[in-house]
Amino acid sequence: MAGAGGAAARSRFAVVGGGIAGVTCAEKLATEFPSEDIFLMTASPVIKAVTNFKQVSKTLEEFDVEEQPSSILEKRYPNIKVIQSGVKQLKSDEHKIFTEDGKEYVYEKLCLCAGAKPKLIFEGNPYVLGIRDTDSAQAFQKNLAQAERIVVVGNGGIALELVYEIQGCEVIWAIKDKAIGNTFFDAGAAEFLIPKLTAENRETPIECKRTKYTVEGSQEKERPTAASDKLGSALGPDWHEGLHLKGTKEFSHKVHIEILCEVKNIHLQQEFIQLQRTSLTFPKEEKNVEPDQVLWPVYVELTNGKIYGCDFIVSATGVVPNVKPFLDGNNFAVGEDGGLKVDEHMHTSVPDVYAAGDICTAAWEPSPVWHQMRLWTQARQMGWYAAKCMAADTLGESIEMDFSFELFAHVTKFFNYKVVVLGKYNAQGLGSEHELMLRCTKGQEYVKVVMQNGRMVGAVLIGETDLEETFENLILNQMDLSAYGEDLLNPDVDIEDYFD
Ligand SMILES: Cc1cc2nc3c(=O)[nH]c(=O)nc-3n(C[C@H](O)[C@H](O)[C@H](O)COP(=O)(O)OP(=O)(O)OC[C@H]3O[C@@H](n4cnc5c(N)ncnc54)[C@H](O)[C@@H]3O)c2cc1C
Ligand SMILES: NC(=O)C1=CN([C@@H]2O[C@H](COP(=O)(O)OP(=O)(O)OC[C@H]3O[C@@H](n4cnc5c(N)ncnc54)[C@H](OP(=O)(O)O)[C@@H]3O)[C@@H](O)[C@H]2O)C=CC1
Repeated sequence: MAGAGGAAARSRFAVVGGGIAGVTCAEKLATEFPSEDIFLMTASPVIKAVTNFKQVSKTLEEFDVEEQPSSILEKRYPNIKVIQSGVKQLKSDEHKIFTEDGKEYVYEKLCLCAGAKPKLIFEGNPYVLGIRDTDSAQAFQKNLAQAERIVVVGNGGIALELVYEIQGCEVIWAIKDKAIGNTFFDAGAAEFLIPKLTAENRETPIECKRTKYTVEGSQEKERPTAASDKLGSALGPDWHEGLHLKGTKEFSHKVHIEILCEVKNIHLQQEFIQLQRTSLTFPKEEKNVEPDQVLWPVYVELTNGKIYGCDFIVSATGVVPNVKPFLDGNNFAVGEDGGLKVDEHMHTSVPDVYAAGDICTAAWEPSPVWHQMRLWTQARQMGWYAAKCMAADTLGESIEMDFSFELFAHVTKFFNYKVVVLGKYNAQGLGSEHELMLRCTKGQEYVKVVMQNGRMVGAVLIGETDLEETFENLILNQMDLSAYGEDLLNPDVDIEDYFD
């Protein structure tokens, strides 16, 4: 196609990234322009395809994410040409892309969907692991198979999933906040969930139909195996179901939570012993919940003064968009979170370059009940909409913002509960100008709505509440609900009859 030193291959449309955003964007472009070749450049040997897509309600969607060889995508869309090589450099002023394998490509319009990578604490420390793609999940599983105790840092999606799933290994969970799950819940929801985490007998998790990863754990305890530094796509739904997340111990689950703290320092065993001997200010004992005499490979010093020995540390502390080094030298406007700023047409600040998914930062004036979160639903929606915008610009047509950006809507599962979050579910950005209404049945459901001026602006629904569609409508149509008062959440009132 394009030889080193030879003529560059040309295409009207190029997409970088074989994750959900990039693949969805390429598929949509391929459909819109069946006679054009679409270049899809990706650093990973497999692509991520959305399958079994289901529109649950106006804005809620569910789907599976399948890892597939790129040949399957090319078979489904014969005009998609997958180029399996990392992009080394973009020269946007020349509309050129240079790949790791020494080839170059010329585009008219480009969509960047290179995703993000874990934002690790103490990056470079071999005992600190992040989880992002199949490689890093397998590295984690392998290390866990030899572990007796690990420290999990962070209070978002990955930490919530891990602390619930890990068996046979003590977990010290260090969080900055007072309550668990700060990115999804408030303290009330956290309190509702905690008994599920600490329950002696957990229900058996639902078996996953798709076994995805199987890795044999080695017997020797050594320095943690790091994942390769290849840039893979982020994992898909149920990523942990096929993994055997088990440590060396016989007990089922043992989680200890340390609140209101961060990691101050990480000491290797020798350094820890040395510090204990020589430093007058360093704590003389490992201040553990159950002090013990075990020597651990590594010690985590928390800002609350406690020190925990462990086998390794999982840093589940968010992500940072993949913009370096391949975008260096271009003049992209970047958001505070490091993402490429995009306007309401997914256009970056650089001509003819669009971006979608985890790599981008939504910089348009959003609907009052939508905000960006780096999730696969948004990666899919952005990839699809970016392709529509590229097509409209090419054809000189105008295009309206896609409906999916009207309302933030996410459905997921934590601690085996169905969790739906809608709109400003945590009163994000509302200051004190809001009221909360709650309904909670221990062990069964937790319903919280956020009201502003008598109108619903957000909701958290945990359990099988069956309220998502009604609440979605109420948030979208901004009906004045003042007259209903507390009846809004009265379980004896069939609320759907009121509003449907
Ligand atoms: C463990 C885990 C669990 C998650 N669970 C959920 C969940 O339950 N629900 C949810 O909604 N979201 C979840 N997410 C988030 C979700 O997976 C991501 O938001 C989404 O997949 C991002 O898709 P993307 O296409 O933007 O990026 P990615 O999937 O990261 O894809 C980026 C692609 O770009 C390629 N690439 C990178 N750099 C280059 C380069 N220089 N040249 C060429 N190619 C390059 C990579 O190889 C990859 O193919 C989870 C994430 C993780 C890590
Ligand atoms: N079921 C789902 O929907 C899931 C979604 N995901 C998505 O995958 C991506 C990666 O997940 P994850 O890594 O959990 O990221 P998240 O952004 O969800 O959470 C990161 C957490 O780490 C905290 N944090 C950040 N820096 C530090 C630090 N230095 N020390 C201690 N804590 C810190 C954050 O606190 P603060 O917010 O205060 O900065 C936050 O609690 C996210 O986009 C997430 O939404 C992942 C798993 C499941």
